[in-house]
Amino acid sequence: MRIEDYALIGDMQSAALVGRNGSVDWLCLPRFDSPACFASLLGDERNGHWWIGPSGPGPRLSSRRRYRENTLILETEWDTESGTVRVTDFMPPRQANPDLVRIVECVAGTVEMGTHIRIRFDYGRIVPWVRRTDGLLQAIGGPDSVWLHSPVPLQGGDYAHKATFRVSAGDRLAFVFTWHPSHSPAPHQIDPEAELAETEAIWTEWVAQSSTHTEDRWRDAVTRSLITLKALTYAPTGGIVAAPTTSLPEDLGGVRNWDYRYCWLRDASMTLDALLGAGYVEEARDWREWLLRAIAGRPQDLQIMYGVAGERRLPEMELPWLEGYEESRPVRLGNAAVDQLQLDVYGEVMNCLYLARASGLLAISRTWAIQRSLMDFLESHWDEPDEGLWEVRGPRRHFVHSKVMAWVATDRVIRQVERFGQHGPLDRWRALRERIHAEILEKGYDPERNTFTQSYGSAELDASLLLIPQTGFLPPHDPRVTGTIDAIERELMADGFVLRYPIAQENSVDGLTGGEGAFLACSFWLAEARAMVGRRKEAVELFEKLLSLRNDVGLLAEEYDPRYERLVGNFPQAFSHVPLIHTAHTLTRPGCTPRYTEILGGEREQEQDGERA
Ligand SMILES: OC[C@H]1O[C@H](O[C@H]2O[C@H](CO)[C@@H](O)[C@H](O)[C@H]2O)[C@H](O)[C@@H](O)[C@@H]1O
Repeated sequence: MRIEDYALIGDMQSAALVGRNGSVDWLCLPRFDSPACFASLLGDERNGHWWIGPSGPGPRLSSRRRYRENTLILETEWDTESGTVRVTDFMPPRQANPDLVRIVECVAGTVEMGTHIRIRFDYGRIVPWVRRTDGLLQAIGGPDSVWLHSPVPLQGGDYAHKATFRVSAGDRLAFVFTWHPSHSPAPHQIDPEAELAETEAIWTEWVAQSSTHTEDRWRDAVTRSLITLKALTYAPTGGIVAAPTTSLPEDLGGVRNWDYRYCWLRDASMTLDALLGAGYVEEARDWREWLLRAIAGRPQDLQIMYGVAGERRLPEMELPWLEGYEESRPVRLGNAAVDQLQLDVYGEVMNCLYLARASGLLAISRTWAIQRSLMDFLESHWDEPDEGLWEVRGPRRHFVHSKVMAWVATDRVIRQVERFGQHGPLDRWRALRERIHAEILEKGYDPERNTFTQSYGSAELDASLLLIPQTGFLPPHDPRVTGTIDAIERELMADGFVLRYPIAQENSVDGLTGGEGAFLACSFWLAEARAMVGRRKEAVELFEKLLSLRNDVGLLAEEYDPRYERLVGNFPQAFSHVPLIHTAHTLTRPGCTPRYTEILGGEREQEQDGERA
């Protein structure tokens, strides 16, 4: 299956990927970052999967699929010679144990169906003991246990279970797969039809709260992105994962395979910025609570990422028994970026907390105390080299984006004092803000080429510089900003997409072998930057080109590889859906998001370069 052949279902504690062939090929339980019990995504069927689909002659891939409107409930349909069948897949937002529900429904005629389930705990490695208890199939291995309620008799063999069955118009058969700790008594059995109704109500009510202002033609894309971001939140703690997968490659067959099932302060802050722009303040409150718990302690111990409950140790390791997605090895767990210094996260966190406050989230004194101690740390470390937002594995540098975000951090705490009367060393912070600003203009800007550069003194460009107009560091129309946009368009684009940074043969920046696709966020940033400097027509063109890369159910991976015309990288990726939402808002009515009203000076008139596209 290609990455774009998958759809996401989830319960805001974990998520599954369902292929267009009806196979669940990825599912980690009980949390996003738990070991997978279906891991064929990163290997093959021997590593665990659960297929349901027509078994007779005819297409293996579905004829069509969609999410039920404004929900995360997936409906996959096959037209066969004898009839049409639908499989409805969902994970009910959790009460006790995680459940995966699959309802087979014959829409017309008669269809021969099949199912094949191979449960493998610990990312495809543990073959469980399986037994039948009270009409259920129970699989046990180590700490994990799953119970499967099957409405049709399953036959065991070759350490898997299968069945064939026939459905006729009007038939509905529900399969329920429930995880629970292996030491606990049997889990409570849910009523799948009642859970379906309840799950639908939860999602549609959540979507109804949105105050997003988007042109009609982009509304579905924005709504699907919002639902996807919400699905990546971890409900018990308020943490937000960057993506629900590990090791989907940025370079097919290559080594750029990372585990994204963690909470990056950068990705999470940006996600909340997007949710706040659509009126979702509750998620910001939950995340603020998560943040306060996760980073509690000494400011110098702040990490750039944590586990979903705030875990600090995320050691990177490899899973050699998995051959990797299309042989992209190694498959990694954990992420060594956890130990990096990335100064931009201070800016992203302060920006997010400021916007949340300005959006009506009440102040709590603990937050301001933490912000002040983070500022103490930043004041004495902002001028150090770091690994930057791209988490390079080469030597540290003075990345310009990191410095701009240190300016943002300082600017936002100053605003919090000025606007909300919070106490802080205003004069000292104002002087710091000036100093950072002046240094960036002196060392991070090349007057001859009229562009900001990737790092102090380098000739290279970097797509993160496209974020400058969104920060308030300089007005969007400043010639140094427009010059940077022009330079990136000239020098950092391939096949119509923006690259993160140049990847040369002898790559000294990121310290990795191989190339990568186009990191999608960067092209959205260009679309938004164009919109902000009044180049609306070109902004819309690029935005719609990016929208066309979404798969049939509206999802984006981290990157797109124009060589193969395929999505690559972890999937679906918050970092791609966030700028999709921002760009749609900016192109529609920027004045309605806190980012504009609070930072960029209220309702802004967008200059038009001709007709509305
Ligand atoms: O490019 C090398 C790095 O790639 C990953 O980082 C990227 O994903 C992060 C999560 O979305 C994002 O915050 C970061 O900006 C991206 O560069 C990976 O996690 C790193 O370990 C790796 O060095």
